Amino acid sequence: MGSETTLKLPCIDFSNLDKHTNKFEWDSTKSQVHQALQEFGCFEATFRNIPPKLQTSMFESLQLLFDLPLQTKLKNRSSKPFHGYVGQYPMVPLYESMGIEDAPVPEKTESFTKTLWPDGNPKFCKTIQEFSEKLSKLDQMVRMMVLESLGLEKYMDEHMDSTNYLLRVMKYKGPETNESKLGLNSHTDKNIVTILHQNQVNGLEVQTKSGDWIKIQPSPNSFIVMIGDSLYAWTNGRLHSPYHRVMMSGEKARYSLGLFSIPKPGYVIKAPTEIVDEKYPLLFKPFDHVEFLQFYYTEDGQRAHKKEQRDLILDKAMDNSQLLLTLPAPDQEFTVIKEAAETSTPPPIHPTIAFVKEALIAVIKLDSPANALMGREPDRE
Ligand SMILES: O=C(O)CCC(=O)C(=O)O
Ligand SMILES: [Fe+2]
Repeated sequence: MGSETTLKLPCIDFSNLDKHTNKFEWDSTKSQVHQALQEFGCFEATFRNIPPKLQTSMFESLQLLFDLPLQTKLKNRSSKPFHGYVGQYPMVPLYESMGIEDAPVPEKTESFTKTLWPDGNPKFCKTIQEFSEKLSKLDQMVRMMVLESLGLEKYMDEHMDSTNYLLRVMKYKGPETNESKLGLNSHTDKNIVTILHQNQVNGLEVQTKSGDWIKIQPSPNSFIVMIGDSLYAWTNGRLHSPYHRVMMSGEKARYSLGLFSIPKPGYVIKAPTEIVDEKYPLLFKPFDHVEFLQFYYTEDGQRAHKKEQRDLILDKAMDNSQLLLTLPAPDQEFTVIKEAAETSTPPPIHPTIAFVKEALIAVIKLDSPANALMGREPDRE
């Protein structure tokens, strides 16, 4: 486990795909998507709906953005964890990121732009908005295909309405050595679907279920589509949400962006009854994603995360019994979480919203699986 291989992610073509005009092609793409997401939780999508000129403007805009003085970048704030400016972390010194909430909505991009450029920057604003809006179509197609593949069409409107978009833009400095340096720690995303895109500097790595790391080498037209933990939970574990990280070498800076579809506050993530049965018992208790994130970034959440990882290892070594992870819903589990928190030291705060899966808080063995969130495969880091 943990070796690096020449494995490749499946590559799926979304160019000119239209459900209504070419049903055959839609269905065939849908089945490739479903298979890739079950096996890898991730695939490379060729998506030509974003003209090359817009792509070039996007990366110019990112450079402009990250070249702003730190004082200006710090104006990118949000009440939600890791939706604003993140950087200057000793643990991941190469990494810096900013967040634009609801980037496909023109008023939101305008207000983001105004915060950083009070006199306006129409070109930047238009680029970010248009790019996000066009890319959101890929997110929507993938999610439609997922629901259709699982026979959950009746939830389509509810599911599509249950999320907002966050555009996160990232810069990774080149470490100026040929040695591989950590750009972003290994993590799973916590949202529904993530779509990643980069300039021509590679660095993203995705872990397979068997623990091998795939080095992603996307073509300029491709986008990496990835499942987050909320969709993993909503599909009752039918789709995989993969660990991934960024490793950097050389001199060149890597610019990347991620369009994250994120459950709205107040929306309860609960696997539909159609995909819960004796063979597939409920894996996760219904939860509110935002409350979950907010708990995770408290001191208790961070401590419990650490404790959970230790217990996973310990538990695996001791016996092979099923691991059950709990969400901070019922009081009983909060007690466990609190106990866990009191007995461990806090890990450093991590600069991404991505670490919440590990925070599925405390590892405990419960008698009734129906009463708990069943844990991820314990051999994953
Ligand atoms: O920069 C990348 O390609 C990956 C970023 C990422 O995984 C994240 O922001 O969650
Ligand atoms: Fe991620």
